[in-house]
Amino acid sequence: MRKKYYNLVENMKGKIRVFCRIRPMSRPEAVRGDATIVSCLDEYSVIVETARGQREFQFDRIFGSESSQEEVFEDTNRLIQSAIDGFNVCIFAYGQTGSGKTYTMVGDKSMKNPGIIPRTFTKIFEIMHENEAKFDIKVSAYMLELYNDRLQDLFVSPAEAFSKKIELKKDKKGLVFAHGAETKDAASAGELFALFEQGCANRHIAATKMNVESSRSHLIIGIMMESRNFTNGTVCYGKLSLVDLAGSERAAKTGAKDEQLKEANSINKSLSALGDVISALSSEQPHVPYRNNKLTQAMQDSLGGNAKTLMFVNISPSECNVEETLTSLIYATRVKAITNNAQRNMDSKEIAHLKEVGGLE
Ligand SMILES: Nc1ncnc2c1ncn2[C@@H]1O[C@H](COP(=O)(O)OP(=O)(O)OP(=O)(O)O)[C@@H](O)[C@H]1O
Repeated sequence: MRKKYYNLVENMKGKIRVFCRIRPMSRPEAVRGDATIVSCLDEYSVIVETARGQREFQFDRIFGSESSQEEVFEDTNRLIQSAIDGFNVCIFAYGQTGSGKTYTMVGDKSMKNPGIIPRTFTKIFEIMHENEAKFDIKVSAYMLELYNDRLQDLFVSPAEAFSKKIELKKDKKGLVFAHGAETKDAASAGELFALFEQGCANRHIAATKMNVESSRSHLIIGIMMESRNFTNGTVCYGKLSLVDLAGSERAAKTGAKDEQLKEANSINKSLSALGDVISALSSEQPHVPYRNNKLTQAMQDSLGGNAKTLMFVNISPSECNVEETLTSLIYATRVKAITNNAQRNMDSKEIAHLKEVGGLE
């Protein structure tokens, strides 16, 4: 009951929700005998033991190391209905390298434990089939990688992607689109998953060619959903952005040099630009510096204004990561303070018809 009303109130407030997920100890950490310094006090509070005593942080939900992918998705999947209903929805994962971002968003390597992205694909089409008597829903997607301040289209081969220039633009509704990148239609969850796998393979080839790890780049997937109501002719345009951010650790700790340093600087720049946008939104400043970085430009329609946003802050339980864990939790606390004003993107029957016949662009 308490949870139900909590969710209801949070939805009405429309603020950015932040979920914290603690991964289990890794084998090397366990073998080394690292102490566990992170614990959940309850569903909403996490405690970190530091050299200067305990620090407590509160989020919209805490998932402990034993939480399953099903449980995590259970609390996420209402947002997918919102995107179909015409809201802009963004789900993104933030945290240091190895903290479980990819596990949460994509799943494990063997895909025995799929994460939010593949589960979302299935859910979109489940909702579509449940409503096929009432709505006609069209799904299309783009998939981009942001590496060293350069956007790459993951739906084409790396060779082709390298010669293309992608620019982020906004359409009349304020929805971000990637000009110069492929947008592909998908008629089933299987088709969407095949596109995603192709994108991951292209990402892997590009990363191997350049001798970089794919976790040093940001992955951005945009899924557009257009749903037409058969009864009254209204059309809703929703967008779901799924973002797996690059690792947030600072360059100093990893001892980065040259190319790695450029990479780390670019990651730091984009994550701090994201922090600046978040800060401007949370203090309700009139100017929000979205244009300072390609990451914030890409996420512009998903942060603030007309959006429902869910951030995962992924953390390690081990004492050896205490500094990064604290930094991530402090960053996530800032995010929690933002209030969005989520509104549906909807056209009346008449406007939708005009657009269809080319009378409005
Ligand atoms: N909740 C979890 N349950 C089981 N294993 C997990 C969990 N979270 C992470 N792992 C495992 O921990 C390792 C690191 O996780 P993952 O690759 O997701 O981290 P990451 O934050 O995405 O790192 P990177 O920034 O390098 O991509 C992986 O082997 C992953 O399978």
